[in-house]
Amino acid sequence: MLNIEKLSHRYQQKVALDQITFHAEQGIIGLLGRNGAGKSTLLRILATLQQPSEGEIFYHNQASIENPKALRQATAYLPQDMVYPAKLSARDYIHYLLRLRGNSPKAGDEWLEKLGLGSVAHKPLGSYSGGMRQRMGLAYILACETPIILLDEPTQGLDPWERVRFHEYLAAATHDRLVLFSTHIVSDIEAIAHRILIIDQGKLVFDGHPQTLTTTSAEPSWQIEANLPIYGQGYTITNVRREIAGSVRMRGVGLPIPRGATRVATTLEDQYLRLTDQERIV
Ligand SMILES: Nc1ncnc2c1ncn2[C@@H]1O[C@H](COP(=O)(O)OP(=O)(O)OP(=O)(O)O)[C@@H](O)[C@H]1O
Repeated sequence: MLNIEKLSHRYQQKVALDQITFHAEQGIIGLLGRNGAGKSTLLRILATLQQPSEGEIFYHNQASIENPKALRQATAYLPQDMVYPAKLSARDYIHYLLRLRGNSPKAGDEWLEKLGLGSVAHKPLGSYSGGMRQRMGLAYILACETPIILLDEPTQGLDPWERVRFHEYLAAATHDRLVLFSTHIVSDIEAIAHRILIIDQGKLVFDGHPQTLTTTSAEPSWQIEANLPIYGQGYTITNVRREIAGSVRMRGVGLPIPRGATRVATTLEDQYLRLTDQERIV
C-alpha cells in the first residue's frame, strides 16, 4: 500500500530524517524513538502536511509528494498537539471535524458510542480527562474511515489504565487498516504493534517484529549489584534500582558481561535503549 523511499528532511542545518525507506501494508506499526528522533516529522510528511527535502512516497504505486490528493484522502492523522476546544461537546466537535473533511457526521456518533463515550458525548470537552480526550480523538480518526491512520504519541500523558484502554480500542478497531503510531514508550509497542520501526537521529535503525529484536540480539542483558556506576565502559545501563537493604542493582546490556554480573533474559526495552544509546562509548 505505502512505499517510502529514501525520505530525508532538513530544517536549516538540522537533519531530521535521513534516507528512510520502508514498505507498509495493513497492520499496526509502532514508530519508536527518543525525543527529537524525527517521528513527528515523518508522520507529518506521510500526512501530506509537509514536503520532505528528498525522497518519495508511493501510495498504491502513485508518487504522492507532488500529487498528494489520493494519499491525503486515504489518511487520517491525529497530531501530538490536537486542539480540544473546552466549550464544545465531543459530539459537536467530531461533527465539525468530519464535515470539514467532507465525511458523514453519523460515523462520529457511532464511534463515540463504540469507544464508550456515548453517554458523555453531549458534555463539554473541558470536562473530559486526558484519556477521554484521546479516545475522542481516536473516535474521530476511526470515523474518517480511511485505510491509513497516523497517530502522533497518542498515549502521551495517559495514566496506565487509560493507556491499556486506548490500546484495546485501537487494536480492536483497526485490524483491516494500516496504523502507524509514534511513541517513546516501549510497552505501547509490546501491547499492540505487529512491527516496530526504531528511528534514531533521523535514521531507521531497526525494522521488524518486536520479538526479533530480543531473539536475534548479539548482546546479552545482565544485572549486577554495584554501588559504583559502570557507565562509560561500552555498556548501556537500562535500569537502576535501590534495594531495601540499601544496595543498588543495575541492569545493563553489552559485552563482555561484567565480572560479578548475572545474565538475565533480555527485553525489548533493553535492546531499544542499547540501539539508541547516544552516550555509549564503543
Ligand atoms: N520546525 C522546525 N524547525 C527546526 N527544527 C525542527 C522543527 N521541527 C522539528 N525540528 C527538529 O528536528 C528534529 C526531529 O524533530 P521531530 O519533532 O520530528 O522529532 P520527534 O521524534 O517527533 O520528537 P518528540 O518525541 O520530541 O516529538 C529535532 O531535532 C527537532 O528539534
